Formats: sequence, structure tokens, C-alpha cells
Amino acid sequence: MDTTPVKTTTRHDTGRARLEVDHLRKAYGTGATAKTVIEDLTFSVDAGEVVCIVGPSGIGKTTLLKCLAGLHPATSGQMRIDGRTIIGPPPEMALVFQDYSRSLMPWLTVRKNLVLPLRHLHLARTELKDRCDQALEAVGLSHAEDQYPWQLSGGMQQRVAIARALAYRPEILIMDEPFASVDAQTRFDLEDLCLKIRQDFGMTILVVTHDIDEAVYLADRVVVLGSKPARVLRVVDVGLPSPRDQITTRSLPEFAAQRTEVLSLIKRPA
Ligand SMILES: Nc1ncnc2c1ncn2[C@@H]1O[C@H](COP(=O)(O)OP(=O)(O)OP(=O)(O)O)[C@@H](O)[C@H]1O
Repeated sequence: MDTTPVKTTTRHDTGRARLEVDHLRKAYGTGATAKTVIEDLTFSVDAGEVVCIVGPSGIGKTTLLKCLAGLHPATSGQMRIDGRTIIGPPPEMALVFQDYSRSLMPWLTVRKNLVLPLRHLHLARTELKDRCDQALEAVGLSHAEDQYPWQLSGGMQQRVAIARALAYRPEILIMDEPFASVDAQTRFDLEDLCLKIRQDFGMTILVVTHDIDEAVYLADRVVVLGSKPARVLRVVDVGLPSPRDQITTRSLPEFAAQRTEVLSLIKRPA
């Protein structure tokens, strides 16, 4: 078993943490058949930060997000938003999953897909319209509002899923491998959209990704998960200059150094 000490960042202690994972343990099932997926995770996400989670397949990244989203209870430990324990879906959080084809309603137009989750907010008609207009504009899909998801490319559908989350105006956006199923150019565009969202809306963003380059490009910090059951191997402070640019940022020697650090953590034997 890997016994390297966990390196955590001191930002956790500044009092700015919006999202805290505090000694989270998660097991599926009970009794003799219980399976511990997450052993002990502790990290935090500060207000307005982009944090990426990376780790090998099956390590428990989606499980972590489901716990944070209040969809699964923790077996032990706590998750908090602004110091409040998460015990159900937090109203200030929105989720974007990879499988957009299943998350969009095929019988509804793009605009109606955005409106659907807002219904329970009982917004005035003008407010509803403004939110949808702004979200569609942010993802560059104003022209497609009357189309149906099945009339759009994969990348456009994923942008609809992101717009739907934006229209909700969450303070915290959680995304699970959101750009995994699109071509390289669309992926770069969506990564830049993610950074633009943070800049324009001041959102706190947590992203699970398999792509180490993407994690380093997007994140202020990268949380590297390892071992089975999962624990935090290291929290890497990325520290690359902003604004970031797909060509300039990825050409920096510091970019190569950070990706090597993350990759070597993931590749090392358990
Ligand atoms: N509802 C569930 N009941 C029982 N076991 C589950 C459940 N959901 C996930 N698991 C198990 O938990 C482990 C972690 O799964 P999870 O999907 O969280 O990993 P992951 O890191 O997101 O994987 P990937 O990178 O391949 O998407 C897997 O062994 C999976 O089979």
C-alpha cells in the first residue's frame, strides 16, 4: 500500500472554503457484502476556484461527486457548503454529467430543456427568459433555441447541458467528465467556456476528468486520487498564469512540469 503522506494546501484554513470534504468514507452495501470505495478523502474548494479531480478508472470519482451532490449519503465523515453539512441536493449546486444524450429531453426544444429545471423556482416570465437568453448566449447557442437535441451535434448537446446548468444560476457547478465524448477542437472550446463561466459568473467549479492535460489547463488545483479504496494522494497547486490560452498555456514549461507531476502520481504502483 502507498504510504506517501498527503500534501494538502493551506487554503483550506483561510475560511474561504465553499466546499469541504472532510474525512469522507463511502461504502456501498452493508454487512459482509459492504464494499468500501472511498477510504478517506479530505480536500476543499475555495470560492471562485476551479478544482479538477483526477484518478484511475473505478477509483470512486463519480461516487465522490454523487456524495457531494447529496445523492448518496456518506458512510462517515462530512461534506459541507459554507460550513453547512450536505444532507441532500444543495440548492446552490448544479450538475453536468458526461452522458448528455440521456440528460436532455429529446421531445423538448433547447429552450424548453433549459426552462424545465427552473419551473420549481416560480420565476417571473421575464426573469426566466433573461436567464435562458444569457445562458444560451454564454455557450454560443442562441441560434439553436428552437431546435431539438437530436438535431444537434454531440458538442452542441453538451453545450446545451452546460447552458441548462448556467440558467439555474448555481453558485457551485459540478461536472463529471463533461467533455469526454466530443472531438478535440470542441473539447478545447468547452474547456475555454468553463474558464469563461468562472470569470463571468464567479462560479466555484469542480470537474472530474480523465484527461491530465485538461485538468492542469483548467484548474487552480488538481486533487489526485489514488489507492483502492480511494484517498487523496496529493493536491497540486497549478499556479499557471491567467487568462489561459490553449496554445500559449500548454506550451509553458510549467505546464509540462505540472502534468508530469500529476501523471507520475497516477502512474506509480499502488
Ligand atoms: N451504486 C453502486 N453500488 C455498488 N457499487 C457501486 C455503485 N456505484 C459505483 N459502484 C462501484 O464503486 C466503484 C467506483 O465507481 P465510480 O463510478 O465512482 O468510479 P470512477 O472513478 O468514477 O470510475 P470511472 O473513472 O471509470 O468513471 C466501482 O467499483 C463501482 O463498481
